[in-house]
Amino acid sequence: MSDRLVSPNISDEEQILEGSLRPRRLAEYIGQEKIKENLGILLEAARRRNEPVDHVLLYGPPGLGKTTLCNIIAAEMGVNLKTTAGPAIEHAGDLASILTSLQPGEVLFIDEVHRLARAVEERLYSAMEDFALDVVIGKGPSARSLRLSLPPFTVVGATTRVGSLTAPLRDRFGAIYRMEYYDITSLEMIVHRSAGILKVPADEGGIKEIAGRARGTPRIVNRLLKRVRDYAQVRADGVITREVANRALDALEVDEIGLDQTDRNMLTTIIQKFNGGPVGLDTLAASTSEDSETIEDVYEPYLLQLGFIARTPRGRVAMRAAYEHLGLTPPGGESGPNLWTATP
Ligand SMILES: Nc1ncnc2c1ncn2[C@@H]1O[C@H](COP(=O)(O)OP(=O)(O)OP(=O)(O)O)[C@@H](O)[C@H]1O
Repeated sequence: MSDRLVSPNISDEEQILEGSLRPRRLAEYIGQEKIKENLGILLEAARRRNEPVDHVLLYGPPGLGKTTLCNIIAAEMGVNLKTTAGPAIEHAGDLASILTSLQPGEVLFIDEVHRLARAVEERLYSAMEDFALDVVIGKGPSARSLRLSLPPFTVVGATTRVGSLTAPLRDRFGAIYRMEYYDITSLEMIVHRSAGILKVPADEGGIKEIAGRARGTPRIVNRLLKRVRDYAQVRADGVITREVANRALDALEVDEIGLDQTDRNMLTTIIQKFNGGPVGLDTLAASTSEDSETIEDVYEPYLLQLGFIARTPRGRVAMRAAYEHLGLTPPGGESGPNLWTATP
């Protein structure tokens, strides 16, 4: 749900505010060290050869900084960025008009690249590989195909579902980076940086408290910071201390590890209604009134990462850690073995 405080999805209002908090250069980008290093080399090599950067695929849960990284790629190369999304390119003709408007070296960002229509995707293959576009002119027996050459450019694709990408499309990306949830130290640095930009006084304890409840996600850390700032201004003296952050986040029902009412509801549903699972995704969606795609893309990745749930061939199961977090007795009692063995 988009109004959920710890949802990694973005609201319209946030889209406007996010611009100011977005790092502009690779050196300002916090965390994701492995990606930063590899991307740094990719960019530097392309600059030295005076060529566009190879196509880049970024994948991982929402809110981890894929769009930010794409902006950085264009900025570091000193080129323009054009942005679109898989579902926005409905026909091959739409793709043709985007590609023919690109200037040499420009970056084309395709968000939700796994949602490209098949016919569009097929046209994209030759465009990415040979910088050529096959267009069909006319209809019926007089139709003929024409190959247009395009200036070299870079596609940066982003997706939350790399498994839904077809193999031929995946193979067109020369660099594939998997975005990881951020560690606490990186999140603290992001809160510190954002608090500085927003001119919100925050001490170390306050910063730690916000970082610890942000589910490893920069978008959420920034959102929590803004809500805690409101609380500090209205209910305290404006300074974000550990105590103020604690009170604010408790009032917002975000618990100490960043779970909210929806997560807890999902876990208790698996545990209490389905005896700990396994429960199929669609059944879980129907029982929690959430959409199954949202469960899969938004809630589940973090719960899997925490080891609170596992995916088994027969459905989702609740793990011992989830029982313990909710104060419930796991199957087999306090010291019994975990009932389920996780399969990735
Ligand atoms: N490494 C980072 N350092 C500092 N801030 C970051 C970093 N990554 C992301 N952010 C902040 O988090 C916000 C969300 O990032 P971004 O929009 O790039 O995420 P995303 O992965 O593209 O999300 P979505 O896929 O949902 O669009 C940005 O506005 C930025 O302020």
